[in-house]
Amino acid sequence: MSWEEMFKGDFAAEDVRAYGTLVENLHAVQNALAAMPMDREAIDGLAADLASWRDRLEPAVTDEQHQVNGRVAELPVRGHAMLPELRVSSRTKDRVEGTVRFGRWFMGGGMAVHGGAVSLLFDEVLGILASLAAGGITRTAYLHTDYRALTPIDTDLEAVAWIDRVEGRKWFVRGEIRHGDVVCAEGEGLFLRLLPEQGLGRRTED
Ligand SMILES: CCCCCCCC(=O)SCCNC(=O)CCNC(=O)[C@H](O)C(C)(C)COP(=O)(O)OP(=O)(O)OC[C@H]1O[C@@H](n2cnc3c(N)ncnc32)[C@H](O)[C@@H]1OP(=O)(O)O
Repeated sequence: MSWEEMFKGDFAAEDVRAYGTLVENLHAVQNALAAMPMDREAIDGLAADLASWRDRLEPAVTDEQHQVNGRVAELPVRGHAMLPELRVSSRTKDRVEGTVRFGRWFMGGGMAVHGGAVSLLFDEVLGILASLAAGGITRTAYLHTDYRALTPIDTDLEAVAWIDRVEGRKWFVRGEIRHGDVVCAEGEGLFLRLLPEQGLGRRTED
């Protein structure tokens, strides 16, 4: 199964672009919000604006097969608004490489990325490779992260993933997040190629 077959939501190109702009603006808002000082007037105004967003969005909620978020193969991280924007520069069945810049939204402290967000990025980049290598959707069985140095926000980082070994349906994948010559974190994960009855949108107990 190709990447496009796995994730293509079959949206018109101009709608894809528009959704990309929406996610971009959302991320900018998140970063600015995470960096705002205590300003009661701004807080009250923003809270009212966000309440109107809720009123607009909640009546239109749809099911997983029809949502846009995470289903736009043409956008970075499939347009998944929860994820840091990993820009994949090279994608083969053996190796995935890309750059990522975590904004202030992802800061844990000390102007460094929250450890959970580092693992989140590993789940994505290792998962991309596992799915490409397995030729179908995979699911994370475990994910191990070693934090070697603080991962800085607001700067371009390199993310790489490669296949360690394969045993039947089990894909053992490794990766690194680097800032220049510094290895900030190492990741290792086991991804299981899903059986037909475990397909997208199905829980294991279904
Ligand atoms: C492109 C998109 C990238 C996005 C990537 C993001 C991916 C995700 O985040 S997925 C969400 C997070 N993951 C989950 O919620 C998974 C929850 N768990 C499950 O669904 C199941 O336990 C699942 C699918 C992992 C394995 O279940 P199942 O397919 O029934 O496999 P099962 O028969 O138990 O085990 C198969 C083999 O894997 C091994 N295995 C399974 N889980 C583990 C584990 N945690 N550790 C070590 N080995 C394991 C088993 O020992 C067995 O090995 P062997 O064949 O050698 O005896």
